[in-house]
Amino acid sequence: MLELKNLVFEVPADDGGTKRIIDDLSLTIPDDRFTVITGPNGGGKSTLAKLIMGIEEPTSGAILFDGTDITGMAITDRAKLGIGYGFQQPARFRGMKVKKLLDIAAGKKLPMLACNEYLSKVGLCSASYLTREVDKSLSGGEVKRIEIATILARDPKLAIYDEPEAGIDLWSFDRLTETFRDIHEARDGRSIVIISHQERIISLADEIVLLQAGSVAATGSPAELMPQLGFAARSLDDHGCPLSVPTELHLTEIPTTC
Ligand SMILES: Nc1ncnc2c1ncn2[C@@H]1O[C@H](COP(=O)(O)OP(=O)(O)OP(=O)(O)O)[C@@H](O)[C@H]1O
Repeated sequence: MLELKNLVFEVPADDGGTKRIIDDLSLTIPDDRFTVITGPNGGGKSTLAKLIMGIEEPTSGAILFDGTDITGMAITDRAKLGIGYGFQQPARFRGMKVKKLLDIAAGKKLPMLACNEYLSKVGLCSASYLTREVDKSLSGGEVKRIEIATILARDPKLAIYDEPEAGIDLWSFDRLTETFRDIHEARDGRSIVIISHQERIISLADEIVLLQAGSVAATGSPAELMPQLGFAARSLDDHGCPLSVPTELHLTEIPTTC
């Protein structure tokens, strides 16, 4: 179980003061729970994920994982405890082959069959990618899907995915949604937190958390919250400029079939 207690994260502001990004946020994510965090751009979703992973340090408040206070713990130690994080914009590793990256994530040399399975879960063909380097030659959507495959291979107790849909084509997104649905249905005690703006991912949630201006504005099941989400998004606009419905997927890649 993950417990966030009165989390505050502030950064220096241009006027010499501070800007509060996460504002006294408390949230509990029980085991075996599929949580989707959604909300407007700049609401603090990625920052919250970085605080949980230890990439950023809270100004105040506490983070507990399975009862252990991990607030001051290093990223690697949090990873050892079983927290995995997929970045909104994943890193590339020049010189590192996809197969090696999957092995490192799993903590062992994976059989080819397992590699095929992890890559197929993100809509990639093993034969075309296992020997590729995770460098600039891969497209943004490919790197994103490879990173998701590494988290699947690591199989952490708590997996956090930051906008897994970003830059991913419609066909691969279908496969990814199926994968998340399978994880959801497996019900093996693991928790998954997905930061997403996509209706199809949001609809899979046990609980939706609407994050707005660094605070939890609402929580609820898809049935409770989804009808309000459009309304909630529009009410956030403070410039009198109506927010459009979130854009559908960007077709940045051709379909990948194997
Ligand atoms: N280190 C920092 N210094 C200054 N501002 C920051 C810093 N980190 C985050 N912010 C600001 O905090 C706000 C929240 O950023 P964050 O990336 O968490 O939003 P988000 O909800 O993930 O947005 P999106 O939906 O666009 O990904 C933004 O206005 C961002 O510019």
